Amino acid sequence: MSILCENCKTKRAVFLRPKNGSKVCKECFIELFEEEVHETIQKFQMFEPKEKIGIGASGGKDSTALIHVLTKLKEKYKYENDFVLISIDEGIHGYRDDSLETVKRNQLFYNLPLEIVSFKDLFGWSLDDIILNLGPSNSCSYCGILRRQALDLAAQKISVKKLATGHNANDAAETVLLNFLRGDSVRISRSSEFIINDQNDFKRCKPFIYAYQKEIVAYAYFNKLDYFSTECPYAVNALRGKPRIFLNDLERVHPSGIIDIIDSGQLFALPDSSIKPKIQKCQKCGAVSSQNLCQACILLEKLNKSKPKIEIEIEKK
Ligand SMILES: Nc1ncnc2c1ncn2[C@@H]1O[C@H](COP(=O)(O)OP(=O)(O)OP(=O)(O)O)[C@@H](O)[C@H]1O
Repeated sequence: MSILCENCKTKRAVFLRPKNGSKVCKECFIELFEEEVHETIQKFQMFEPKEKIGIGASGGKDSTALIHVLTKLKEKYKYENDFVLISIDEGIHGYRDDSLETVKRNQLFYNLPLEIVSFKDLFGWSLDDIILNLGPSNSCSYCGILRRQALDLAAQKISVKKLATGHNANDAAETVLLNFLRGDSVRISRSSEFIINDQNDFKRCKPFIYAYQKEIVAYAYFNKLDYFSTECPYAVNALRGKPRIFLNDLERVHPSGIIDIIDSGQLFALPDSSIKPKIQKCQKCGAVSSQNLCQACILLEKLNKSKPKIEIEIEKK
């Protein structure tokens, strides 16, 4: 016997929403999902009128779904914003090169400008070269540090004041738990922020912060979106996998747990006068940093110091 959609009460329910357990038809789910994203954008005033918004486009399901939702919301609610896709090519052979092809297809489909910048051009190192040199154990940290920097530089290059990323509720809850595991009290509240103000003139925002991973997958499936689904070959090394497994279990027995963790992270926000590090500019590149040198410059110094050694070793062979 088929069950009726709890929202429209006419069509057959085809999806059980992990977020709240409601049973809905495809059409209602798509509409509810989009309305919720619109509410998040409005509630946290993520986009100012006339502002050009960058969308971090990796080719994966989250950012592809984000491009689709924002394009629809712009049409429906007459957002006065232009969108531009920004992609970072980290230099991961057999992975990022393929996912960038997906981004290029979507660029044509949605008729949006696309800016691609690579680690190699910006920093002189591809991620594959970095891993070859420093080993795979911290690959996700190295990649995260440089990707953040690369996104900032690309956004500045094309004068984008806001950068929207596809980070979802599960990502945010995972990051809160990860920072607990690392004892990083400063970053606990930051991981669940809806808008991150890195510099006075540049902000990152997360329109999917309340969207569950499984709902994004369903949204992408129902809309037949063209996305790249292969896992990054270096992801196996990430500590992030541990809280992810825990959160998948938690979601089954206590669906609101994901949002509860995000909200708990917010409650850990440190008052300005406490141990919150003073924000300053990196002495080398000028990026916002909590130390004299930003993490990207520290990493690049370490890599560049090891360069002559590699070249001598290659010559010997
Ligand atoms: N190489 C990249 N270029 C541009 N933006 C990126 C890139 N990698 C990640 N992002 C942005 O950061 C968000 C979170 O990235 P993460 O690596 O956690 O991947 P994810 O959760 O699998 O997302 P997606 O499904 O969009 O790849 C992405 O949704 C995207 O907006």
